[in-house]
Amino acid sequence: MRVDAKDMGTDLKEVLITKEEIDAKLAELAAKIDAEYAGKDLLIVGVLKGAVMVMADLARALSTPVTMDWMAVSSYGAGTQSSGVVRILKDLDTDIKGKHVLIVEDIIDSGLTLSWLLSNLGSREPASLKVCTLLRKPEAAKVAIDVEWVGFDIPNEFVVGYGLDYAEKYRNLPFVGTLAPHVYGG
Ligand SMILES: O=P(O)(O)OC[C@H]1O[C@H](OP(=O)(O)OP(=O)(O)O)[C@H](O)[C@@H]1O
Ligand code: HPA
Repeated sequence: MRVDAKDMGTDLKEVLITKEEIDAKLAELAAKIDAEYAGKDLLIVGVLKGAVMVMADLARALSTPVTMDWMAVSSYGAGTQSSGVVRILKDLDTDIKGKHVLIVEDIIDSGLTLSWLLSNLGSREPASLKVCTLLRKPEAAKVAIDVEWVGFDIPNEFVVGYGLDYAEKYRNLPFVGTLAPHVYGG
């Protein structure tokens, strides 16, 4: 059954990216990542909580055997604007020194979270450190970041679903949608 914006009552403005489009894009990205890491040990690091869905689906689309670890950081709290202050809520369980590490993100918005993560994880001397993100908002960038694998560049609107929340809600939607402004007082 296809879920669409109408099923969410009036909370959603529109469906931006369907589950089918996400699946196809992750298969495409996985093939490129497989090619890049052929014959290497790869650790994929999911950034909680938003990247849970991307990690689960990307990991299953990969042929490369991977190990998985998680880091929890937060910079948004309950609002729609990054505070710019990144807090570690949970650090990695593993030492990444000498390992090939791929950070998996749901979204790069201002870029502040990823920029901070790259410098934090980079200082731990991994063999390589690259990034895969499902979504990116080019118009919202506050810092320039080199990202190897990007699923979709999207407009500068607050989005929810497929792991992304507004005040912890909507993460379990199977698609990415835009939120109606009345929900967040816009
Ligand atoms: O590019 P930025 O402007 O820094 O935004 C991107 C970050 O914001 C979200 O995390 P959030 O802090 O909302 O935590 P969550 O994943 O637990 O929802 C998202 O998962 C990214 O990590
Ligand atoms: O557009 C967004 N939606 C949900 N969480 C986010 N974190 C950064 N940008 C967003």
